[in-house]
Order: sequence, then structure tokens, then C-alpha cells
Amino acid sequence: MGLRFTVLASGSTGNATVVSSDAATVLIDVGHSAKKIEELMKEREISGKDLDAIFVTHEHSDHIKGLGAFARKHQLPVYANEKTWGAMLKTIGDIPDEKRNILPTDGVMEIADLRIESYAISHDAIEPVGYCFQSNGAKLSLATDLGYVSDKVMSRLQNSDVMVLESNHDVDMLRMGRYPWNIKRRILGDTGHLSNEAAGEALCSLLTGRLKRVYLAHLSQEHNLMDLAKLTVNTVLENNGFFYQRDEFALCDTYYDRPTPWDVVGK
Ligand SMILES: O=c1ccn([C@@H]2O[C@H](COP(=O)(O)O)[C@@H](O)[C@H]2O)c(=O)[nH]1
Repeated sequence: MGLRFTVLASGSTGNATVVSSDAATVLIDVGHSAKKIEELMKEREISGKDLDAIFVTHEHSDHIKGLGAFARKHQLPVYANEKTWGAMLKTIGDIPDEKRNILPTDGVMEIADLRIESYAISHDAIEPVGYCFQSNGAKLSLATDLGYVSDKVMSRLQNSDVMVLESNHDVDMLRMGRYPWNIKRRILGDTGHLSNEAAGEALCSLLTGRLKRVYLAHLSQEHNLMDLAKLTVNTVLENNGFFYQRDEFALCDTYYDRPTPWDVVGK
């Protein structure tokens, strides 16, 4: 096997993803209570005992809500960059020194046969990152909570087999929606969240023959619908000359309240 993964939950109410290689299993973000994360994992027939480590993208509560309790309960090592550690320590409570690991913002590390690459993203957290995972020739990339896809990010995402890509909002729905103007401005800004259109535009530069599936993620419950996100992304792709068959490439759903099915990436 290359990799397998499940997005346990995705959206501003809580985020968590499990990624496994043959010899390692990691959890990325713990954005629900520890109890809820256990329940979501149980739905995919895994538990905290199956994990080797936790990786953190950034310190916003929808990414670290249950981190401290979950890491302590399962005595798991936690990886985050130095600034993120500084920003989240008060919230997550005590993590023993031997379980605290500082990961470079743009770095690579390995756990058994799982290669984990972190890369800087543009979001209004102290030093947020995305992650790419590789094992046995398979590559999975996670890119959510980013205001825009920089050239640097684009280069990290190239050659992915599968991606989890933010498609947070429909711009018109957000503009007409009930959020206060300062929050709308934040979401639409360079350190906010990717719109459906922006996700489609990013995919125009990423859709090589290798990319087989993109999970649209971190959808707003207020300003988006999965069908609308897919329609918009597809329209952008088609307007840019990208037409594909279902067996060549697919846009897939994530959910704020339930896990995606396990997806196997690569052989
Ligand atoms: O009252 C609010 C609602 C949301 N936010 C933040 O906005 C973005 C997008 O939220 P969605 O739920 O995806 O629409 C997210 O970062 C929320 O935390 C907010 O600050 N205040």
C-alpha cells in the first residue's frame, strides 16, 4: 500500500484527518473534543492506540480543541512549529517535554515509512502550515485554511495523487450573508480562506495526469453547499480547457460531522 486516509471532520466547527502508511499512522489536527475525535475514529474502526503521532497545522480552536486531552490520554508525541507551540500552549495545557516536538515550518521528517513535509501557508494564525505525505511512491497533500495559493505552496502541491483542498465559500453567498463585514473581509483576504473559484483556479495548475481525486474541504455551512462547490470548481476547470472523465479524476466530499470513507492512495 502507499497511503490511506480519512478526513474525520472538516469545517470551522472542527478539523481532523488520519493518514496511514504501511508502518505509521498519524493524526493531523484535533479540532473537536477528545471524546468526539474518539467517536469519529471509531466510525472508521481505529482508536488513539493506533496512532504514532499528532501533527498540528495551526493554533485556531477548530484545529486544536481536543489536542491536549487527546495527546495526554494516548501519550502521543505532538509535532508543531515553534511559533505554533508558543501560541497554543496555554490553550492545550501541559504536554510533557519528551512528547513535544518542534517541526520546521518548511521541513521534512520521517516516521517509519511515512515522509511528512510541512509547508508555510497564508492564514491569520501565527505560523500556519499545510502538510504533504508520501510513502511507497504515493503522495497526499492537505491544503486548507489558506487565503491564497502562493507559487511556493503550488510547488509543494505538485505531483500529488490525491489532495484535500479548501473550498470554503461561494463569494456571492458570503458577500450577501449575515457575517459582520470585518469577518467577511477577513475570510476574503489573503490570510483568510479559499473560495470555490480560487480552489478551481489552483486546480488548473495542479491537474496533471497524476492527480486522481480532490476532496473539497473546510466548506462553510453558512456560505457554501457541496454541490455548488463542485459545480464552481468544474466550471473554472472547463473554462480553462480541462475536461475529464469520471474514471480519470473526481471531486470528492468531506463533511463537518462525519468521516469520509477510507481512501487508498497509490498501490
Ligand atoms: O461569526 C463568525 C463566523 C465565522 N468565523 C470564521 O470565519 C471563517 C469561515 O467560517 P465558516 O464557518 O466556514 O463560514 C472561519 O475561520 C471561522 O472561524 C468567525 O470568525 N466568526
